[in-house]
Amino acid sequence: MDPIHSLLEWAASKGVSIRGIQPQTKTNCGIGMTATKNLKKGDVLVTVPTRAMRGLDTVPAAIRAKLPQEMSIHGLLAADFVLNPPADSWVKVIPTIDEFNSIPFFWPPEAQKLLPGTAKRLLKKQQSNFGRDWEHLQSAYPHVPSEDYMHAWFVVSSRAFYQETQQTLVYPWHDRLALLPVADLFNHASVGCKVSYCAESYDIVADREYGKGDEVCTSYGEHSNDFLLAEYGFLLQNNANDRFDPDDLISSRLSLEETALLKQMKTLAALDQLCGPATSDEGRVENTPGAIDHVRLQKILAKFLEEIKGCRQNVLALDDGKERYRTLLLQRWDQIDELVRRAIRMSIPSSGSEST
Ligand SMILES: C[S@@+](CC[C@H](N)C(=O)[O-])C[C@H]1O[C@@H](n2cnc3c(N)ncnc32)[C@H](O)[C@@H]1O
Repeated sequence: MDPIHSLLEWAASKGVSIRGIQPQTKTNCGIGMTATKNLKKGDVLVTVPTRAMRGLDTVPAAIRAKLPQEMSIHGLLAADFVLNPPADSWVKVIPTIDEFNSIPFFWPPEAQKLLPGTAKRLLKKQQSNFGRDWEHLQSAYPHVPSEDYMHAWFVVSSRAFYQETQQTLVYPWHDRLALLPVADLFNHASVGCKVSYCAESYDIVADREYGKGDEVCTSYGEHSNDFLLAEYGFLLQNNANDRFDPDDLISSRLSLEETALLKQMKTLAALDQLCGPATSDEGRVENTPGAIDHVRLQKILAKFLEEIKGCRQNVLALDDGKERYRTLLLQRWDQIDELVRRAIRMSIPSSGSEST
């Protein structure tokens, strides 16, 4: 039996139901969900009963007892995944560690160095979180190979859902995680199906109409492409939530006066608005409080374009035959280039407006 059918059969035996969609292998994004008929807004596509999930409450007491109290849920679920693996039918559709190679954590340091600052900061946090969980795991279970734990840890970070129970509430919200079979096969789109949950089950509900054959996605959140890259290893082409942080571009080329101006503009939230998603509302600049020096702002943004050119050249100079992360880095810098150009266009005051 092929792995998808075997998963669905096993999941059905655990009470998971799936209606009007089917997991299917996609180009460049593993498995995703496809509509098998026309779907209406509000259709419940997948129901996963709580008893089919792997959360804090299903980690065996023996495993929890050996690990420190302060171990994250993320770390505990990964430990459970390695020490007490899910059914084969579920594991067989989960990517192997090699298939995580588009996630920057798995890139060589010379490629990681070329990430934009936001993605680099997220990576650092991930490295430190993983390091902390791995240290705990290793002390309690020295026989577990680091690669197995790393794989399990990234299975959790790339597939888990938010779970709120009495027990998870004492953990930070971003760590209230649980694994859900079948529901973890939805790919991400900026706007996607809704996830609703109660004590008994999780439902994935159609957010709009879909035609037969359409890919049906959920939204993992309003994430920028730096976040999607660092956390999941992909970039969206048209991401309504994409942004760039001016701090990501090395400000060493700016004079002290320009740096001060940039800080002032950020405080006024003017640059933040400029660097947000494109809109036709060019009047926004005039609506921001305080005085904006448009000419200076454009000069600074033009310097950013120079920085980006340099970053692209550094990526092109990477030469170890590994195309995947090179392509992702180039795509990301091109997207940031486009965001900066859009900011330049938007910073031009519309005619007739007061130049401040
Ligand atoms: C929750 S899983 C979704 C199912 C996954 N495609 C699979 O084969 O198991 C999340 C992973 O799917 C991939 N993914 C999700 N949405 C994507 C998208 N819009 N474009 C490319 N890859 C995507 C990424 O590899 C991400 O880490």
